[in-house]
Amino acid sequence: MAGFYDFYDVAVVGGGHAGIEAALASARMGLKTLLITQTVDSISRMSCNPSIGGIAKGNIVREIDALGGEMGKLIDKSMIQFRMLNKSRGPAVQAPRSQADKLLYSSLARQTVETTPNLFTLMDTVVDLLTTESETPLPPAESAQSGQIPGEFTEKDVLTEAAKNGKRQKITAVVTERGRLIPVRSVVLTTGTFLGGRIFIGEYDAPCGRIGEQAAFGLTQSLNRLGFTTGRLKTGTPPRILKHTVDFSSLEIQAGDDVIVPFSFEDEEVTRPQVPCHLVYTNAKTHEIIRENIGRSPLYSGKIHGIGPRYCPSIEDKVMRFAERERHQLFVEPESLATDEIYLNGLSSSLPEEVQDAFLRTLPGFENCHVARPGYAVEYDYVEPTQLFPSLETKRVAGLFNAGQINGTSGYEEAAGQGLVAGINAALYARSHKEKCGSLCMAKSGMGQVPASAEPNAFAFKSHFTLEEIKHFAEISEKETHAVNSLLEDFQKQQGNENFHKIPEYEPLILGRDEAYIGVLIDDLVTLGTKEPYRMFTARAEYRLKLRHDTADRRLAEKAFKVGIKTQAQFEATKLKYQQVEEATEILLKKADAENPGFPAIVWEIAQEDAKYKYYIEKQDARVAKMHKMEHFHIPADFDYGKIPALSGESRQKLEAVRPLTLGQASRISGIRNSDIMLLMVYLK
Ligand SMILES: Cc1cc2nc3c(=O)[nH]c(=O)nc-3n(C[C@H](O)[C@H](O)[C@H](O)COP(=O)(O)OP(=O)(O)OC[C@H]3O[C@@H](n4cnc5c(N)ncnc54)[C@H](O)[C@@H]3O)c2cc1C
Ligand SMILES: NC(=O)c1ccc[n+]([C@@H]2O[C@H](COP(=O)([O-])OP(=O)(O)OC[C@H]3O[C@@H](n4cnc5c(N)ncnc54)[C@H](O)[C@@H]3O)[C@@H](O)[C@H]2O)c1
Repeated sequence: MAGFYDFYDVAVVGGGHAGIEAALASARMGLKTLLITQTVDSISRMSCNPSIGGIAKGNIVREIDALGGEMGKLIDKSMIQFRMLNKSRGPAVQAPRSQADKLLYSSLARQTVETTPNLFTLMDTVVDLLTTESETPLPPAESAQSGQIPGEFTEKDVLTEAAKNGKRQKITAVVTERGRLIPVRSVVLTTGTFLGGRIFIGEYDAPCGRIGEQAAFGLTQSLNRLGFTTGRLKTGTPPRILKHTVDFSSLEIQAGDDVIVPFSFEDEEVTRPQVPCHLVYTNAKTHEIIRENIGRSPLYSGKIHGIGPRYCPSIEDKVMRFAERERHQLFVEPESLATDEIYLNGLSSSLPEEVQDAFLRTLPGFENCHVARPGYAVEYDYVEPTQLFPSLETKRVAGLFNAGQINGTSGYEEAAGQGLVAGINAALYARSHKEKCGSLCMAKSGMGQVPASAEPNAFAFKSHFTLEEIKHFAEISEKETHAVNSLLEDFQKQQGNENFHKIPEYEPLILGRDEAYIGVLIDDLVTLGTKEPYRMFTARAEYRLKLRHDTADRRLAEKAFKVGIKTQAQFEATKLKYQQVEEATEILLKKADAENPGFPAIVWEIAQEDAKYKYYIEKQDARVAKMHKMEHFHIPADFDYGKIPALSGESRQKLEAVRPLTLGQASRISGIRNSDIMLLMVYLK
């Protein structure tokens, strides 16, 4: 049986965009890593649009690359059209965007994952997380969001003892649906739209994570048992059409740029076949069909309770909410060079299939189109993100990290950025755990009470549990927890290590709002929380002049080197590049139209932007320096807000709910006023 109950430093649950970044980062940092995903055939699958990048998202991809992640390299190898968006506007809002051959993208990702040393894949579904109680108290009022989240589970009876005792827990093992019990040091959850997933197309609805793929059940109940607040969100996707059934002759062609800027700082150039996109518009007839059938949309009939993405509305939402608009622009995008499917960007819908067919055929060129996959909506569970530290580690459970759509975000890039940070921090935690807590050992055969079986009267995971079934699951979980924890604790004691219940300390990687869009994203999530799918915009970043896509390596290379994901040689090369940029900027500041005396083209281009915006950048730097003083002023995790009598009850509750780590983070909690921050400063000094 050796191997079946093996143990790992880091387990990553889910092989989507967040999951592969987390797993690759951890393995590259030298930790023995297991990527457990429902099916390895869908690693890094693009659920929706076949593109990577775009406004603000493109910057995130370049940051991922600078920090040692994979997304930039994958898209450089699989792109089929490139455009620099906002070329006519300032550098702060320009962004690269590429159409992807989504099949190639996914298979390249799988190949990278499967061939990376220290990284192992396992096709299974994680149903439970086992923890032990630690000696550290839980930050008080940790889940004050309770009672405000749509679809929230509030049963307190089934909580673990540690959750009831108000102690922080510490992850010890994961359990899979087929009954594997795997001891681990840390875990990253990246479950996307699959937890409790449900698909909606008109009157049809069924359990589903993504069309044709099973939803994942059990883990949400496990998270609730550990004391986490979960809620429901929704997202949607357009229909896919077979290209040969569309007449392209009347459609406007949208070609890509001639110059391709690679996403990866390590790719000097990208040479790939380029194919065009097309433009088409909805019309009065399209809108009429949608309006006539709006009552059959699950969004409008009240079947869907989860909140959908505000900034990427379905076509039924656009037609109903913006009734004055006569037409909506759609992009017709190829999905892959190897298939005939095309994607209609802007036409997300969950109306019945016959209605989708009817309104599609009102589009010029689409009169005889064949829908190969209907548009649909998916509703899924997410974990309210104010329950996380800025490292993406959960406050309740040490060693447990969440990343991607499970945190309430939407988008491949947002997911990947979080996955990378969570993976790096899970690896740093595991490193420290290894040092402080000693070795792990395998669980023994027969310890697992799951497997779930489909046999009558056997315990089975399903979309709706009765309270009795949830309690039964809790009993199984208690037994497994006891068995695996005793084994691990005894094993460590035999080696003279008494730290089983202690949480190992480590210095996490936390990105500032002035350092990366990924920093803005995570700070927004953990400070403000979200009750609707969150996506990134340039407007969310107050220091966007510093967050240009072309200088992500300047901001992040040193951090990547320090955590051990990039080599010294890679860091030195970036240092040298920016020394040259400084020299070139000096020349340009003296003479704005100077000729390039021989610097590499990219160095000269960055210097030109730096010189042109020097005054604004300096002003922004001064603001950053001022903010930094306050930003980094540390607030102890157990700070007693009750000892500030002048603090209003509402502000105290909010501060206790989020438990900000710094004054900067405190100042961004919605509803916290400058006067509250002044008060805090007095008491913290
Ligand atoms: C219908 C739809 C439309 C969308 N539209 C867009 C869009 O147009 N553009 C965009 O940018 N984003 C879109 N999104 C969102 C985008 O797909 C996600 O934001 C992104 O894929 C999230 O990445 P992730 O890694 O968090 O999760 P996912 O990519 O969803 O990956 C999660 C992975 O985890 C696995 N998994 C889940 N639970 C378990 C478990 N318990 N055990 C083992 N494995 C598990 C799943 O099988 C899956 O492989 C859409 C999503 C859907 C479903
Ligand atoms: N369906 C969902 O639930 C959901 C949720 C979140 C995001 N999304 C998707 O996320 C993606 C990213 O959103 P976005 O609107 O910022 O990105 P985008 O890259 O699709 O669009 C950004 C801008 O790029 C331009 N653009 C779009 N498609 C283009 C094309 N084919 N060729 C050239 N230029 C094009 C447009 O001017 C657009 O305003 C979208 O495709 C959207 O469908 C979907």
